[in-house]
Amino acid sequence: MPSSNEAVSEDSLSIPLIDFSSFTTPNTGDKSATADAVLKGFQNAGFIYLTNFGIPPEILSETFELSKRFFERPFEQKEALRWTTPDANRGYVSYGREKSSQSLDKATVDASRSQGLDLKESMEIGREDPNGPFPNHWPDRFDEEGKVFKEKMLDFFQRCDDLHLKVMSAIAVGLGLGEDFFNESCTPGDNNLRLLHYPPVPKETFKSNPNQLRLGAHSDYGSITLLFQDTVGGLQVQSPTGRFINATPIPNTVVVNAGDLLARWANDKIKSTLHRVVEPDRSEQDAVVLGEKGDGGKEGQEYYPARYSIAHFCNPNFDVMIETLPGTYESEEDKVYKEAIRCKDHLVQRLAATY
Ligand SMILES: O=C(O)CCC(=O)C(=O)O
Ligand SMILES: [Fe+2]
Repeated sequence: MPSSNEAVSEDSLSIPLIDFSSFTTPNTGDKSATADAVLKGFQNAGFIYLTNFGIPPEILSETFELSKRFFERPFEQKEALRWTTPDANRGYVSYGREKSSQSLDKATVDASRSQGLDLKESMEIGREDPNGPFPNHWPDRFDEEGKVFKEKMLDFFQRCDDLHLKVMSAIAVGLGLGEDFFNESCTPGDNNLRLLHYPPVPKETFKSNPNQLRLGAHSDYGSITLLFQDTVGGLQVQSPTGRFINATPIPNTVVVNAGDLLARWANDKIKSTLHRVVEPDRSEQDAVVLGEKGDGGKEGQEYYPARYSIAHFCNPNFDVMIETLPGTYESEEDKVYKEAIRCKDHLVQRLAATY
């Protein structure tokens, strides 16, 4: 059973639940104690849950509602906004287009598609730069609601960017590097807001194919990911022994996990942990019978309910060279990665394999 300052505790996986107010509200709490807890969480589990993270609950519910309504748009509209290339990484991604994987080899990833496609659609929003080479694909051209979507998503994006800097600041304090250490490399930051919709799935789909997942096991690519989940459940995090453990939704928290680039930056002293999404845990949420509610399901068939989540993938600026952080090694021999890598080269390599 998790304790009051643990969100998850099972099979040697302990994910801390941390009150983040010392970083979000002036003159509240002890920053250095918070920073230690944040760093320890990333070093041990690669995942933490934060409360009091500075984004009001009404903003979050509004963003979830806009996301839901976006996915309800006709397919032709969504396709008109479609994702194009890993370089751009913006736009609508239809069912089955992305296959989450750890492999960097496109052929291996494509072969794994036959085991079951990811059961999700998503909308990717990048840093707003309308005159740059990769403008966002906004639905504002369709109607008034599309204009509101754009305005509110840009506001939410900014709030997430602010939280990114605060979490990086906590990591820096934890490592003894000073609060502002990451400010320059992570401002403005080439971050990516992803709205996710996992549609209702017949129970039978998971029963008849044990390899079927809502989202395949993967680690994230960048510095950190801010993950907001609804109450449905299904997110699982791999424990040190290799089992996937439920990362149960806790109201008014954000799940934050470290990505591969941060792990590399921190000389692998921080973990970028595998995670995936499956059907909701049966003990937490029974399957519901849909089909009678006019939602397009087959009459009388049992479905797991739809799930919505929002991920803000944070990165340093694309042109930052990632070199082992001071304080994570003593001599040159301790460096796991001898060569620096440009942030963008690392990210595009990962994206190119999975789409
Ligand atoms: O939907 C979720 O809870 C997880 C999403 C995720 O891990 C991802 O998009 O990288
Ligand atoms: Fe992820």
